[in-house]
Amino acid sequence: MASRAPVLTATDLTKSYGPSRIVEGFSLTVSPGEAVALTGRNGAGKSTILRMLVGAVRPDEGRVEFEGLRMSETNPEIRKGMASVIDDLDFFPDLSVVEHLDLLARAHGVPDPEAIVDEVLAEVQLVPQSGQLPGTLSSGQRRRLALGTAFVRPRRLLVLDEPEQRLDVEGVAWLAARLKAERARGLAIVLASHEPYLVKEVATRIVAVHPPAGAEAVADAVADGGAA
Ligand SMILES: Nc1ncnc2c1ncn2[C@@H]1O[C@H](COP(=O)(O)OP(=O)(O)OP(=O)(O)O)[C@@H](O)[C@H]1O
Repeated sequence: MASRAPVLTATDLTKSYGPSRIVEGFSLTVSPGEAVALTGRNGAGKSTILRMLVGAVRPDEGRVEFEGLRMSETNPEIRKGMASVIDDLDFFPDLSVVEHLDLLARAHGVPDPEAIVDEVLAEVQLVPQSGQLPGTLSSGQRRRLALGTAFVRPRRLLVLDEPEQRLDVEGVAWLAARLKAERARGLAIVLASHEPYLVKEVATRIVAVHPPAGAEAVADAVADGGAA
């Protein structure tokens, strides 16, 4: 039976950009088999929280741990266990779709990279485009490739920022089923989403993210050119 020790623990995260407090006192614990959906309006701070969770943005205060290790996106132990799709990936312009997936699988030491790459390629419906370069893909196909990179590598935690973006209806249904299956086999998932269907299908817990009290007043003062 899977261990129930938390995979991810965030404690009292706080982040400001200039005078604007974006996140204040955010805490979260995610265990294997849990899927936490962050919801909230545009600019509420969801992406900023996800970037702090994966170590891409350093919190001003607070702490993030992955399986008890202090979060660092360069720690090889953490990179082995955490897959994230936060922004559109910076694809290599001269590597094809299949070469991207193959590179990721091999870099992470997957035992049978060819088999997993073929499987994921079919699942994200990019078999006909497998030889194309990223610049020639449609925007939805680029999104599918970005998601595919997370599924060809080992993972115990998946962190996804609006993974539904630019997917068609069938793509969102596939994504919901895939994430449910990931959760069922013990993965921990944190996602930010504006897609109610995805949240309903996948999330075991919903966390509504709000900007800190007073944040909008500061933003207004800055927009007016005034000092708070
Ligand atoms: N690097 C940055 N510098 C300055 N401000 C930033 C930076 N990154 C984010 N912000 C601001 O922080 C706030 C929260 O942004 P964030 O991207 O976290 O929101 P979000 O909840 O993910 O929004 P959306 O639903 O639109 O994706 C916004 O007001 C944004 O302008």
